[in-house]
Amino acid sequence: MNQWLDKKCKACEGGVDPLSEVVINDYLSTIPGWEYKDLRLSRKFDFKNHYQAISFVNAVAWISHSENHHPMMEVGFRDVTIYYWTHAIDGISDNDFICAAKVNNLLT
Ligand SMILES: C[C@H](O)[C@H](O)[C@H]1CNC2=NC(N)=NC(=O)C2=N1
Repeated sequence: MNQWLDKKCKACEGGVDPLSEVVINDYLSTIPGWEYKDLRLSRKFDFKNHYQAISFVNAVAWISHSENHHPMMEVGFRDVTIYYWTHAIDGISDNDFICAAKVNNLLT
């Protein structure tokens, strides 16, 4: 069982340190397909058609609603790129890994 899937995001009002790059890079193996670039966790997802891409966006929106933690999403013709970072600390927190793992879990 992935270490993040049974966790819930914690409300983040700032005042905590972002994860260090060492920890982020260590944790990356727990969210296959994701990368850490430009201070964001990101992954591009490709689909058969636009309808499937939008359905995926809606599934991610449900995770955002459930966790009160929101990504930026770029939607193309048949692809969606998701970016997570914790706005309140302008960096990466466990919340970002929890949501990235739950997004990956949509595809299993
Ligand atoms: C109080 C609650 O934690 C904030 O409103 C949430 C909402 N969604 C959020 N999403 C992201 N990505 N970062 C945040 O800091 C954040 N804060």
